[in-house]
Amino acid sequence: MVFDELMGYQGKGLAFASGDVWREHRSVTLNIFRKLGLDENVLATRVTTEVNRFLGHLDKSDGQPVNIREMISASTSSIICAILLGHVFQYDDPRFENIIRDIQTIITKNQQIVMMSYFPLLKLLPLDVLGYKSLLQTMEALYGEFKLWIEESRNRDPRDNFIAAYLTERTTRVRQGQTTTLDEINLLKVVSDLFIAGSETTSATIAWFILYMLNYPDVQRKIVNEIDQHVEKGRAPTLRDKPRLTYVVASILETQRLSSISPVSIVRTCPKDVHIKGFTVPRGSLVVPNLDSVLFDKTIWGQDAKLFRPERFIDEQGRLKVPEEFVPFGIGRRVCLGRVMANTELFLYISRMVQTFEFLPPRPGQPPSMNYVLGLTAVPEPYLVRALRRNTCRK
Ligand code: HEM
Repeated sequence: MVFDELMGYQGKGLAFASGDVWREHRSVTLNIFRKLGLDENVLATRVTTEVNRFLGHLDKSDGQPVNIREMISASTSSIICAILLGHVFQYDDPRFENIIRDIQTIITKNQQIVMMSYFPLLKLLPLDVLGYKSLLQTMEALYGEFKLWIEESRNRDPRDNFIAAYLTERTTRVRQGQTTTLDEINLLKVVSDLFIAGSETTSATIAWFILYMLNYPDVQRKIVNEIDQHVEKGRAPTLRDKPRLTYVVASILETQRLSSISPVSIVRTCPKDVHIKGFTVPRGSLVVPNLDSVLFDKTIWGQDAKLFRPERFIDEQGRLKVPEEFVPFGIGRRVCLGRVMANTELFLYISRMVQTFEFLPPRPGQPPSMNYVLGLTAVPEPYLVRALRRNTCRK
């Protein structure tokens, strides 16, 4: 696959690996996440701290139009940086700014990558018309940074960050004479997989959410009412409030469904002949999981499947109802490894953002368009928004 080739170290790491390398890395990564407390509480504390910092920056815009996507992206990337490296960057640290810029180039400016995945010969076109070579350079710059992270994490406490924990786990396995695929090339690729998958996906979803709020002000009002009803003034929503904030959660699910940020997921290879509904998918075929076809299917979601309507996730008794066809994270053994992290981030950012600010278009009654850039993910085109602090005494 071209994207894996572009990333270098083909078949290594996690998201694009298979067989023993994938199995060992999926299980080691999940174990390290658990040891670092990322299955819930520690993660929630980290995210809450970062959300506070982000809101402080947003507040500085003083109700003037801002490009919120860039701010969100810096904020969510900072969380995954802290997990991988154990270091919290300032948003305006030039080193951090370079990383964010490179990641965004890889994610958004490479719509051609999708095309090249299907027609690999396109990458041989002269004069780098599709930008393949310049993307390779961006990727090299990123790996340069990730290599520094590995150096910086050597000999650090394994409880401090992901990279240190991985290096310790590798040493243990080697010392015990175990056969292992853990090595520094795989580590480099895993860091890159987690960083790319873990920063832009969540931030793109939050950017979509704000865009929907500008286009559907009634929904924004209902969300605020629900938060005000269930969360006392002066207190930020926490994960414990989630079961009571049904409409907030339904709006997040509807954002994920309708924005479908990963419309064709990750292209996989069929490991053996598979017979399904009278068809044979031969071993070695490329399989493109078209998540859009499920998330927009009118027979599942109704005739208004293309409309933003959070109520579709709420049953007659007012309880949350999530059909099994809700698959933004994929399904099966390769289902998104970061979905707990993503769900935690989405709830804590979104509930706190709407509790603290009213989001308005730059000009009254003229919401930005819902156009998007389709690269590796579907990300809204840059848009401006005004964030007005709500007229309450909340912190
Ligand atoms: C809203 C946010 C997110 C969405 C919509 C999303 C979606 C996806 C999808 C569709 C896949 C492919 C599943 C498949 O191949 O069938 C995937 C894989 C993956 N995601 Fe996410 N993701 C999100 C957030 C995250 C986060 C926060 C992380 C990490 C910290 C992450 C890490 C990964 C990894 C490592 C894989 C590859 C798993 C494997 O191949 O075993 N994702 N994600």
